[in-house]
Amino acid sequence: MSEQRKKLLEVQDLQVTFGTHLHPFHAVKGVSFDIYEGETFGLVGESGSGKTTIGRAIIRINPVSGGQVLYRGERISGRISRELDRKVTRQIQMIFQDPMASLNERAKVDYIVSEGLYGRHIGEAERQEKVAKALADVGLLPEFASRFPHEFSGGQRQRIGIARSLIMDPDFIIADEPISALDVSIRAQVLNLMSQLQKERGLTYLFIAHDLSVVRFICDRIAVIHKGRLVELAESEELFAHPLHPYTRALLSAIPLPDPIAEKKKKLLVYDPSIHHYDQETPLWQEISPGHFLLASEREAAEWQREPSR
Ligand SMILES: Nc1ncnc2c1ncn2[C@@H]1O[C@H](COP(=O)(O)OP(=O)(O)OP(=O)(O)O)[C@@H](O)[C@H]1O
Repeated sequence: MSEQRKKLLEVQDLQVTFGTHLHPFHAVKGVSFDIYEGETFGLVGESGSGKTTIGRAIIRINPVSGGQVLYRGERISGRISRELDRKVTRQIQMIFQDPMASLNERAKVDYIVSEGLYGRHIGEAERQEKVAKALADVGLLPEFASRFPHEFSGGQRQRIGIARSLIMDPDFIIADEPISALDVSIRAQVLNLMSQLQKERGLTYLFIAHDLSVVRFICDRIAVIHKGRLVELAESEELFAHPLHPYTRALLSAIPLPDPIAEKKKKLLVYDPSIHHYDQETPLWQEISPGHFLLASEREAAEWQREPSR
């Protein structure tokens, strides 16, 4: 299905290293994936696995140490022209995890939402019109423009964060754990809003989450990140039906089940990271079934080949 669509983003062998030359910390170790126009692509892994670093590298906040990122076929990582930088800054927007922390407390909503427009030679009337439209698009009243962030609930603040992205008229939004800081009762509202905006505007999402249950129903495909590496990539249904990597299985086993009896019966799978020494063995990236990719050590890969139906 996805293969017929146009590639919007190509992440090729992406590496991000922090620290010093003598004490480097490899946060992202050769991650590759494509995102197609109009899809919602999930990036899942536990805290510290490197998801945010990947998102920030795509949006050019984190420098890339190796590999490259292409957007609509053009390289956007490393040094790029000012014109391309302007285009990317507008077309790729990011929504952040904590709406309490990501909005400037001292600025009015009006300023927060339209900050990205400054320097664009837009008249005051047009700017106000765009702010009102962006607020309406996320279900907020135009008069909210003159208020401060502390006057709003968490869900409303996240809507303000989304309005700040929408005002730039983006094609691609990186949503970094957009609902994890919100009350469970309002998470669905924000997810519904994001789905509705996607339909109306043909948006493409990179949706970052540590919780697989969140991404299950909104993502077309899901990539699982473990210790800076992409270990499994598949369509959502396929990943949930046939998780192959032990780390993916461990993540799935941590999903709370709605039925308390089933919860009790559930055998908790404990992931043993000691069996995955990617740095010592050559990891192999294999397509196990159409569109379902797995990173395995040589030892594991040999086992897959012996048991292809697994
Ligand atoms: N600017 C930085 N300097 C040094 N180390 C960093 C920097 N940014 C991230 N890291 C480290 O890189 C690793 C990956 O962090 P990252 O925030 O990408 O993880 P994550 O999977 O998004 O987790 P979380 O859900 O907690 O944000 C962590 O060990 C983190 O401490």
